[in-house]
Amino acid sequence: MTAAVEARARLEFDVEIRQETTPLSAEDRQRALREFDIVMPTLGDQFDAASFAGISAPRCRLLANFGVGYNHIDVDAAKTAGIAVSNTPGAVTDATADTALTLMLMTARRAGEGERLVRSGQWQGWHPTQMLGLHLTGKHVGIVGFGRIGEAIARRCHFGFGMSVSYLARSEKSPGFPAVRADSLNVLAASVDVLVLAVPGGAETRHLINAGVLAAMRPKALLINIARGEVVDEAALISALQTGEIAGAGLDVYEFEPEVPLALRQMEQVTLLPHLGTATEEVRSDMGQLALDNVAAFLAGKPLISPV
Ligand SMILES: NC(=O)C1=CN([C@@H]2O[C@H](COP(=O)(O)OP(=O)(O)OC[C@H]3O[C@@H](n4cnc5c(N)ncnc54)[C@H](O)[C@@H]3O)[C@@H](O)[C@H]2O)C=CC1
Ligand SMILES: O=CC(=O)O
Repeated sequence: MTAAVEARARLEFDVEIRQETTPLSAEDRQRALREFDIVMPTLGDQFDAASFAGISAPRCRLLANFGVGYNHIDVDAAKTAGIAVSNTPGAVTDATADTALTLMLMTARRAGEGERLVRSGQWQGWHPTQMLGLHLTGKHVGIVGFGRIGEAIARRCHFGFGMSVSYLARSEKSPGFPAVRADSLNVLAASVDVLVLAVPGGAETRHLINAGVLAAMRPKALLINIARGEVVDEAALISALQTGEIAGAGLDVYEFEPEVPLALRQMEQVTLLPHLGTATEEVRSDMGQLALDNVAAFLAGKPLISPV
C-alpha cells in the first residue's frame, strides 16, 4: 500500500502489514481469517469457498477488499461464515478508463510495435505507408458492461474521439451523450470497430467472449480487455488473432494471470499491459483510503461505505 495509506492504517488501527507482493497461500488465507478481525485482501488472494470451509469459527468479520473487482472472493461463502465484504468502487473508475483508452490507442496505432522497432535500431525513417494503423476518430466502439468504468470509457470515446457508442447492458442507460443499447452481444460484436470489455469477472461472465463472438467481429476490429482475463476464452482469442478473424487486441488482464501465453507475447498486433488499470500513486492511495474508511465504519458499528 502507499505510504499515506500505510501511515493512516498504523495510526488508526493495530495492523500487521504483509510485505510480500505475492498472493496469499491457502495457509496464509486460513491464518488471516483465524487471527485478524479484519483482512484487506486484493485481487490475487483467492478467498474461495474452501478458504472459509476450513475454519469453524473465524475471528475475521470483514474482508475489506483493496480493489473494485471481487471475483476472487466467494461472497456467499464469506457471508455464510459471518464475514462481510467491502470493495473500492469509484476510486478506480477514471484510471481504468484511461488504461482502456491507452490500450485502444496503442493497438489501433501500433504503438508497441513502433516502439519495439525504434528500440531495435532497425527503423529506417518515415515513409508514407509505414506502419499504418486504424484511425479511431469517428469509429464505432462497443462497450460490454456499461457500469462506472464502461460509461467512463464511452465518455472518453465520444467526447475525445467523436466515436459512436453502443453498449451491452442489462438495462437502458442515460449517460448524457448519445449511446445505443445493443440487442445482443453478437449484434454488438458484429457492428463495431473496437469492442471493449468492462464487465465484472466471475462465473456469470466467464468466457463471455468465446469463439462465436470473436467470429462475429469484423476482420479489422480490435478487442480491448480491462475487465478480467477469464471473461475472454484466451485460446479462442489466440486462434482468432492467428487466423486474422480480428485485427488486434489490447489486454490488461489475462485468463491465467500472471501467465501470458507465448503466442500472445509473440504477436505484433497485440498490446500487453501487466494489469496496470489503477496503477497510479493517487488512485492506489484513494483505493486504500476507501478500504480504510470501510474498516473504520465497520469498527464504529456503522454501515459499510461500499459493501459488496
Ligand atoms: N484492469 C484493472 O486494473 C481493473 C479492472 N476492473 C474490472 O472492471 C470491472 C467493472 O468495474 P466497475 O465499472 O466499477 O463495475 P460496475 O459494477 O459499475 O459495472 C459493471 C457493469 O457490468 C454489468 N454487467 C455484469 N454482467 C454483465 C453481462 N453479462 N452483460 C452485460 N453487462 C453486465 C453490470 O450490470 C454493471 O453495470 C470490475 O469488476 C473489475 O473486474 C476494475 C478496476 C481496475
Ligand atoms: O483490477 C482491479 C480492481 O480494482 O478490481
